[in-house]
Amino acid sequence: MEKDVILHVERISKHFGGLQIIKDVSLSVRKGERIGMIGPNGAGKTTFFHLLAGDLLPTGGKIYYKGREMTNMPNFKRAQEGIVRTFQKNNLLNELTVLDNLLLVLQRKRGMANVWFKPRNARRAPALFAEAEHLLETWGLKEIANERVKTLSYGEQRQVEILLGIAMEPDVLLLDEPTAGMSQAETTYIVQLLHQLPKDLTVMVIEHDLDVVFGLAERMIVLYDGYILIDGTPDEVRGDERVNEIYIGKGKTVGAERL
Ligand SMILES: Nc1ncnc2c1ncn2[C@@H]1O[C@H](COP(=O)(O)OP(=O)(O)OP(=O)(O)O)[C@@H](O)[C@H]1O
Repeated sequence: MEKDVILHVERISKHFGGLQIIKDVSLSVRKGERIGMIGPNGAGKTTFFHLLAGDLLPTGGKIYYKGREMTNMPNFKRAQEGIVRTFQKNNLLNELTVLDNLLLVLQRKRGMANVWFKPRNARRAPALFAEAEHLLETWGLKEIANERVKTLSYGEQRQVEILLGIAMEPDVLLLDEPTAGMSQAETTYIVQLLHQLPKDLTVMVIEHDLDVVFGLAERMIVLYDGYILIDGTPDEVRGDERVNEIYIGKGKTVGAERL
């Protein structure tokens, strides 16, 4: 395995009953890479992220992280080790404020797991609050810090969810359709946010908005029917006849529209 490879997937497969959804996928990801994953609905993209994050275990194959096998490591352990994902749907505590959601993540990161369900108060944990405020300021969400999550717009909730992912200080961040259901302004915010992420953070993003994903990724993977159709530069993917067939076959053009 090459030295700067952070994640290595070897002939991984996933069956649901008799259906093979992921078919012998192999992949090496280098530290700091920005990878876009596209493909038609049902191609297996989210399932593939479930396998990387440990939310599902593969039927066959192996996954290595930082040179160590972690094929069967549970999801919470992978998150602790630095593989963090966001979901297509919000995964926040809706009754709590943005600040409290963030405090809980920071508590967990610092190993304060015994009180994970109850945010600490500022007097007892000033360093925790300082970190939360710094994050909210840096990522432009200070104004909504004291709003309950359930009162936020869908787009704002997705922004908060990404902030919580960043707060975990991951080494690998898996983003599943970060701009889905967002307004143009919210999409622009997310794109700016993703451009500001630390350069050594490895980011994989599933995204149906091709303008967004081609703008972010330096490497593109097209998943089709459970296997990798092409893994190359954005230009290679744009120019690939098979990819264009899949997209044009649906009346769309690669690089210009949503899938
Ligand atoms: N738990 C499950 N049991 C059975 N089939 C499943 C399960 N999870 C996913 N599938 C099937 O696996 C296929 C791939 O689903 P997946 O969500 O990974 O695709 P996707 O590429 O992310 O699609 P989309 O772009 O629509 O989100 C689909 O046909 C889906 O119905």
